[in-house]
Amino acid sequence: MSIYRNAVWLVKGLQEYTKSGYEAAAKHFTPGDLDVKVTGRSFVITGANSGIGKRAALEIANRGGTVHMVCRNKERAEAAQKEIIDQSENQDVHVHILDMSSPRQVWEFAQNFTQKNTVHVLINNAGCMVNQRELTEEGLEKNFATNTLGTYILTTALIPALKTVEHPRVITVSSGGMLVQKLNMEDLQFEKGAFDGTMAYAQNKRQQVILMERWASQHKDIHFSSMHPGWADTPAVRLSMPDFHAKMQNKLRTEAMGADTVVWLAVSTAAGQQPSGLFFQDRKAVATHLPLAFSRSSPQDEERLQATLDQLSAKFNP
Ligand SMILES: NC(=O)c1ccc[n+]([C@@H]2O[C@H](COP(=O)([O-])OP(=O)(O)OC[C@H]3O[C@@H](n4cnc5c(N)ncnc54)[C@H](O)[C@@H]3O)[C@@H](O)[C@H]2O)c1
Repeated sequence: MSIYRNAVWLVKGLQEYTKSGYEAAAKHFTPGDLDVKVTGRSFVITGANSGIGKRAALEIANRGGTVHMVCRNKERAEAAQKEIIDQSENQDVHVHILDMSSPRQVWEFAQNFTQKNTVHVLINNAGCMVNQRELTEEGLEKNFATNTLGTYILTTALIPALKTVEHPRVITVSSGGMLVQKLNMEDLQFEKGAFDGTMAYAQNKRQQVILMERWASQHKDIHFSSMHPGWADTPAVRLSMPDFHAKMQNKLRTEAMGADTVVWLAVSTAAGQQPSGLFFQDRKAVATHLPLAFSRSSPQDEERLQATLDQLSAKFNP
């Protein structure tokens, strides 16, 4: 962790990631980018029962898209599904139950899903910041299992299906927090030293951005993007970062503001015309490194990340 990186990031965040940062950026949005109908297109959204994912699901349902909500908890998912159907008057909203931290379940879900359904757009939104080092049933560190390995397996498993449709897209909700981290291939599951959940999360989010860049260069027929939603007032922020939430409460974005760029990347023509593999904030491609932060990783390490995830995920492929 670098004190310089954290300080520069905080100053940037206070200017750009807040509600006022969104309002300033929104003055430059192209009106009409989101005036589209996406009837006939199918959107898989993980973590769609809450916060940014739920708002994105509603916006997509409002525009006529078929929404597949991929959620861990059946009751919460069905309650959110009902709300989305009631508000959008779009019946084409479906619930699938999946714990993204279980690699075995993620493989099985993808296999079953593609047998019965089509996917045009995958939105990797589910994410967590677990502040104590916790292991999943399969013995994996929880943040890594959910944010990195879960995203890796779901995307890998859906790529063949995405390649069969027109204009496929993959969007990963990463975080500006990743700017404080350089890829660390030596300790993917945070076994060394004192555990810091915020830094584990930021490392996972860095890995997501690198994966999207790599996939973009490997699969030219799919449009990949990662993005930062800004600092939005959601259950995740309230639960995992209570001090930050208390201090920033009046400055945080609404869930709709946090979801805006997710929706723009998922439905707009303008987003599809951007190069694949970029990192977005407020509908604009932005740098993936802070100035002078020395957070760039070597191509060898990035290749190793993908190869390591490939090997690890294969162990759980039934
Ligand atoms: N809110 C912010 O300020 C902010 C900032 C940067 C990035 N993000 C990212 O935005 C995304 C959405 O988060 P949010 O802020 O809307 O919070 P949220 O808590 O409202 O939503 C997170 C969703 O992920 C789901 N999820 C977590 N672990 C899961 C698992 N193992 N299996 C299935 N689903 C799981 C949760 O159930 C929930 O639906 C996350 O990836 C988060 O890291 C949020």
